[in-house]
Amino acid sequence: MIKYNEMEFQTHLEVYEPAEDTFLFLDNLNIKENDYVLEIGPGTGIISIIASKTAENVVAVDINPHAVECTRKNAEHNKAFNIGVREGDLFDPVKGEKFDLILFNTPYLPTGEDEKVDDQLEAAWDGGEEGRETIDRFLDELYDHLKPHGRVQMVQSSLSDIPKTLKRLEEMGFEAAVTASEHYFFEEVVVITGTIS
Ligand SMILES: C[S@@+](CC[C@H](N)C(=O)[O-])C[C@H]1O[C@@H](n2cnc3c(N)ncnc32)[C@H](O)[C@@H]1O
Repeated sequence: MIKYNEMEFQTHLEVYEPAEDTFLFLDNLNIKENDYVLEIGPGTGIISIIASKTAENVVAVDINPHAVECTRKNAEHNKAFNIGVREGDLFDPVKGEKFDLILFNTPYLPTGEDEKVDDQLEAAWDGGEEGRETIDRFLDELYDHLKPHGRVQMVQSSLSDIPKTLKRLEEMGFEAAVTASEHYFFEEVVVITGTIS
């Protein structure tokens, strides 16, 4: 169990426990009152639940069934009744839907075949050989799930090529920038914010 802003969140051995990147993201969220928000990868649900206190509605999608369960329980415990939690890969469970804001603290660590572990928790950090496997699949589908002038906020690390993400967003028509960053041990972790211009 962890506490944040007088709220309590249950954790689970196979669900990403809120860490420095989570708190950097939480400190730099830009949620507006009427936003219809999608969070990919809620883990314990902490970001979706905090976002739901400002936003109109939140949909949270995780590929890890334990994270789905954890997010549901934590949403109920914190009386966040405007969150819908769905299980699946990236945008699969929200086909055809468009959002004002999409959030994702991505699995951004370069991970070789010999570093893989057989556990649901792996989806939290395993970014494939270059750390970009999920980031690039997310960017491929992002634009089609945003309303006009929609926004994205995502977290990644200097280990998984931040300039490439910015370039891809700009090529799609976003104004994008690093809006927060923090140095941890061997990497820079950043929040990237983009708006369709
Ligand atoms: C770094 S954790 C972030 C968890 C939480 N948002 C936080 O900040 O504490 C990444 C989350 O994304 C989920 N995830 C990874 N790949 C995914 C995918 N393809 N589709 C949906 N969720 C995914 C993981 O299961 C994990 O819960």
